[in-house]
Amino acid sequence: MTEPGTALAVTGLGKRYRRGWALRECSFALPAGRICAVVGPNGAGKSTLLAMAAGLLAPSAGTLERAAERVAYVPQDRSLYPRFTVADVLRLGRELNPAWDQAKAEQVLASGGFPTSARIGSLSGGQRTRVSLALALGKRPDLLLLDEPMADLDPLARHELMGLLLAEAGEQGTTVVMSSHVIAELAESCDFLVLLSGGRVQLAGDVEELLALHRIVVGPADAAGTLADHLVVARRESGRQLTALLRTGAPVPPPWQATAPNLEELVLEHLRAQGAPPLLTDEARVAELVEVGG
Ligand SMILES: Nc1ncnc2c1ncn2[C@@H]1O[C@H](COP(=O)(O)OP(=O)(O)OP(=O)(O)O)[C@@H](O)[C@H]1O
Repeated sequence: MTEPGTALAVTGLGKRYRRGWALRECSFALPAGRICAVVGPNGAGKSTLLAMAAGLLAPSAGTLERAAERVAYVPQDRSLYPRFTVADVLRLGRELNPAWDQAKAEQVLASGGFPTSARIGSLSGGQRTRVSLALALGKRPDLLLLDEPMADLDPLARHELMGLLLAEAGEQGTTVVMSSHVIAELAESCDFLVLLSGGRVQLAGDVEELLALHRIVVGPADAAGTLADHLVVARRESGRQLTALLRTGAPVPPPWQATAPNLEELVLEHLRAQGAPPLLTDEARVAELVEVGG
């Protein structure tokens, strides 16, 4: 059982494929009702984590507990039967899900520009994504797992479907976990971040809290020694100028010009960094089990 208010509790989670570990010793908690971005480079283990959260892949180590009863999962390959028509997919959704919301599913499909008589195999990648999202939202899930949901959608469809998804999540209190490489897009929609790198959790927690724990500083490279009191996550020199991401809540005095990073800067610098210690905010830590003696 997860703690009350926790949607996902991941403890020491690992997944080993034949070639080695895809995920290793991952631990974090995701509070219910949050919109969580899962980011990381290719091969970091994002899809593996989502498939385990969906219950479709068994962990090789550790545990993943989820509170949700109704889970919807949109995998990266969308996994819809090509011979089915869109109407068949909706009918299956209705038959298999007691809480099925036909109006919601139809709303997602409405501006897709294809008839429900169309076969899945005849649809474009973006159109298939729309059908997958219609099926997922029609289930009225408590937990919605989306693997790169916007990757093959055109900009208008992204805007429309992301808006719909967020409105629905806000109304229903749905917890959403979505992987993506488009950080700028995630910044507008997500309030929780899990950054994976090399199969491990590098950052996890509330986005605003994580941003507030970091500073971007710009200054003369020959003053680098004065940054010694701070944890330097990543640094870049261009000519005589040094730009660095610091993990610090303390003010950084001149000659450094310090600003708060945005989500893209925070993620990019951590991906460049390789070797910064992992950081989890308090609410992203899995509650320790306290044994009551007796
Ligand atoms: N079915 C599988 N069999 C063997 N290895 C796998 C399998 N699925 C994933 N892997 C490996 O596990 C690692 C993590 O893959 P995963 O697909 O989870 O990464 P990802 O972060 O989603 O990547 P991307 O951003 O490219 O989608 C990779 O090294 C990949 O090669």
